[in-house]
Amino acid sequence: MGTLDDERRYVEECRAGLRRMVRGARDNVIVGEAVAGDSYSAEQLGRHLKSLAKELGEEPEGPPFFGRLDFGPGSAEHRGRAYHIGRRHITGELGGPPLVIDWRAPVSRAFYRAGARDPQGVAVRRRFGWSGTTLTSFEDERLEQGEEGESRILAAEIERPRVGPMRDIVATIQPEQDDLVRAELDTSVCVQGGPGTGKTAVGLHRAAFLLYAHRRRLERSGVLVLGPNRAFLGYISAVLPALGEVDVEQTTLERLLGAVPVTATDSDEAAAVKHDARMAKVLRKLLYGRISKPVEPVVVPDGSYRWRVYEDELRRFVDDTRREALPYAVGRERVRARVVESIRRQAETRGQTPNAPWLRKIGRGVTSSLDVLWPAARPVEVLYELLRGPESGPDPAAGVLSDAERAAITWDRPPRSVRSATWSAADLVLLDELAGLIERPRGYGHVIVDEAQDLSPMECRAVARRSEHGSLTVLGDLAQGTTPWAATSWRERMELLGKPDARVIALTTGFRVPAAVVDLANTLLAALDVEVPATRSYRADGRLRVTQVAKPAKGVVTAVREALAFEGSIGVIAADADVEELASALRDEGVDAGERLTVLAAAMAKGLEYDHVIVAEPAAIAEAERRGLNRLYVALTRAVSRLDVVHARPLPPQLTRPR
Ligand SMILES: Nc1ncnc2c1ncn2[C@@H]1O[C@H](COP(=O)(O)OP(=O)(O)OP(=O)(O)O)[C@@H](O)[C@H]1O
Repeated sequence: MGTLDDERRYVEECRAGLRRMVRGARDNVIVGEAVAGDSYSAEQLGRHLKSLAKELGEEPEGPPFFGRLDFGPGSAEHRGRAYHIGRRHITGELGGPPLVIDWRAPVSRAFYRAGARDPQGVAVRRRFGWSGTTLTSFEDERLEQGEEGESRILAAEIERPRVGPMRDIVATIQPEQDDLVRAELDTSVCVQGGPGTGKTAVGLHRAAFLLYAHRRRLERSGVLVLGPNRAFLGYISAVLPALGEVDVEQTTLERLLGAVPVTATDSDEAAAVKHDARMAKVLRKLLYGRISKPVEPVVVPDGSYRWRVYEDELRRFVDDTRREALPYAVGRERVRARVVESIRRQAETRGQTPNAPWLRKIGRGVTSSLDVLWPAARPVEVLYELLRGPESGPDPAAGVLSDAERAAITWDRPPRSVRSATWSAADLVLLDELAGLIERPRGYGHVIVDEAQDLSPMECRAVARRSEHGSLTVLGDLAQGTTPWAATSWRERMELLGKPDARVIALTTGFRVPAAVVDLANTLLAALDVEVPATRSYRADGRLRVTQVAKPAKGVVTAVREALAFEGSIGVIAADADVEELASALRDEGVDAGERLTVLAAAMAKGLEYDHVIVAEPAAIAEAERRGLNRLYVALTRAVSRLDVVHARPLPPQLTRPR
């Protein structure tokens, strides 16, 4: 087994191993550039080797491992062997066994899953404690002897004060989280997780796991992580690089769909209609309404001759193509191809032998007729037609939207042309729906959507288009839904997301919020009108304090001053309208907390966490919007160690102090 000194010597061996890997990778870059057969493969190889060298070179001097497994007689495969488990694989001396095994490798699984009841061949599981880059301690569990205990190292990691961006949790992934992280690539899952149960952490580790287990496939098709806003993306941005994964696209849906700049805003009514699933039907009718019944032959001049394809045949071509349900633009080309084919047959009957250039010329000659039969379409032009309101012909919204809904989405003062039109965030989603009808968008091998409860039905469709041939990890909490169209059932959302059969799994152990704080937040659940299991906190530490004051700003200043006595980050969360006043009160009082302190609107708090949270005037947060109580639930569950609720007005009646 090995003493602390033995393990420390092993740390040095690992560091030497890492240095060897960096040197090797750098040499390979130089050699690789010289040996590649042609410039294309030189570039490919060079890029691969360079990124490997860079990745290794940038490897933080952090702990090379966090755990160790010693297998006993119960393991047929690994009996008598010991493995150190770390964030990345470290190779040993030439021909020797690896020094450290990647946490994602199959053998590492036992580190997370083995227990006294099911030791999985593990005689001893060792967890290491680090202080910075120094190995300070370890704890052993003799699983085969039925010994499994509360781990101090694990508890310390979970209760550690938070500063800066999110960190990875590889050392302490819990069995029910590991299940989700290692779910097979073809499996789509939906995770209903209460606040702080590790949904986001699970999603990011799943991305890293899938890239390890299916690197080749996913390097081609890509992995996409969608988060709710920039602040959230900033918060999670360090996790995947720390796990050695830099090629994952992390963005917001708005940026992903960003076909046009968003410069307009919608009324609440208009936004609600535009995000409704029925819009898919309206847009389809609108787009396909452009196709017209052939009323004259297609005529293609060819020298002095004119080729003709008559209405009956054209009608058949259009009808057959529509039945094939191809993307609109592909359909247009299919009709063109059918017309050209008809002319080719006519030419052959006349004894000609059509060649490729001739066929291309005929194809071009068909364009003007095609522009009438099956006109080309750009999403902005099509949406412009809809929002301008019906000018002639049937309204595609008729029979789908009510008159009031139709009126809500029609521009009061239509812009003169498409070019002068301005677009709203909801329009982006509609433009994307149209773009998806016209041409299939780029798909991903795996898409991870965080805070998915807030997606509208139309946004779900946008995600579904991108994961049609891949799989999905959907993360969310129905109780934290704050958009007007937030989900109230996962089944319905998973259908809209194109994966109706995905398993819905609940995570209920909270790793962020201390029990006293969770208990307070849980009292709101009954008023939120969703069925979700209550969160149970893993943490018995932490502090909740509710203080009534005469003036909230003063109360907040006092609370911040007190919070500064502790270590860790401080977040003051208030109704959007109160943020400015609180920030200036803190400035005026000379409270200088530097980067430790953030004053933020409740609307921006989703997904974030601070060591010490001060929620100012809950009643104002609850009143500010339709789903204000859900917003308050989010605000109350951001605290890692301490929550101060500071109020002048009575607390919302739905929030009751637990006994
Ligand atoms: N197994 C674990 N070991 C250590 N820390 C963990 C573990 N699981 C989660 N955490 C920590 O708990 C905190 C909450 O995790 P995370 O943000 O992923 O939760 P969430 O379910 O997305 O929360 P919310 O819905 O409230 O945004 C993070 O600091 C995370 O690192």
